[in-house]
Amino acid sequence: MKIAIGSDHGGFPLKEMIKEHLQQKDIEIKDFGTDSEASCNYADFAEAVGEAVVSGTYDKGILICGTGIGISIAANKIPGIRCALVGDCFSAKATRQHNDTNVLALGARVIGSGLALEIVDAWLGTEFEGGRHQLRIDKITEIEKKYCR
Ligand SMILES: O=C(CO)[C@H](O)[C@H](O)COP(=O)(O)O
Repeated sequence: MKIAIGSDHGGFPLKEMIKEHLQQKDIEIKDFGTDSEASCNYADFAEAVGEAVVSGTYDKGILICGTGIGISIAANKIPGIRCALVGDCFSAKATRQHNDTNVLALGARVIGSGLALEIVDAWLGTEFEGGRHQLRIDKITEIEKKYCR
């Protein structure tokens, strides 16, 4: 599995922890920045990671900002990206099983690093269930086709 990761300054320390955590599991990870705690703009990293996932170059993406909100809003503007802001392990699993999310967003100023790593593991380790959930995702895709030009 190939993972694209990115954050703004608010998410930078947690991004570094997640990278180390996944590298220890021999998961291939590409860091799209940022590379310090200097102030920057979360939309730039949401776009870079979202593009890497929607193009098929990377299987999934992980995005982190202070709340996880801005970076998830920005990622979800890219057609084909289904990004969920997650703060608990139940939702991490459910959003893979039901929503087939391809990008996970985390709020580094909201949750602790221990929980964040558990959420990452739960999200990466859970498969999409298909069936009735695919029909619902198809409806999301129809909305994208209608409004994204
Ligand atoms: O959470 C965020 C967006 O949703 C950002 O990380 C946050 O807005 C950055 O704030 P500041 O520039 O004050 O560090």
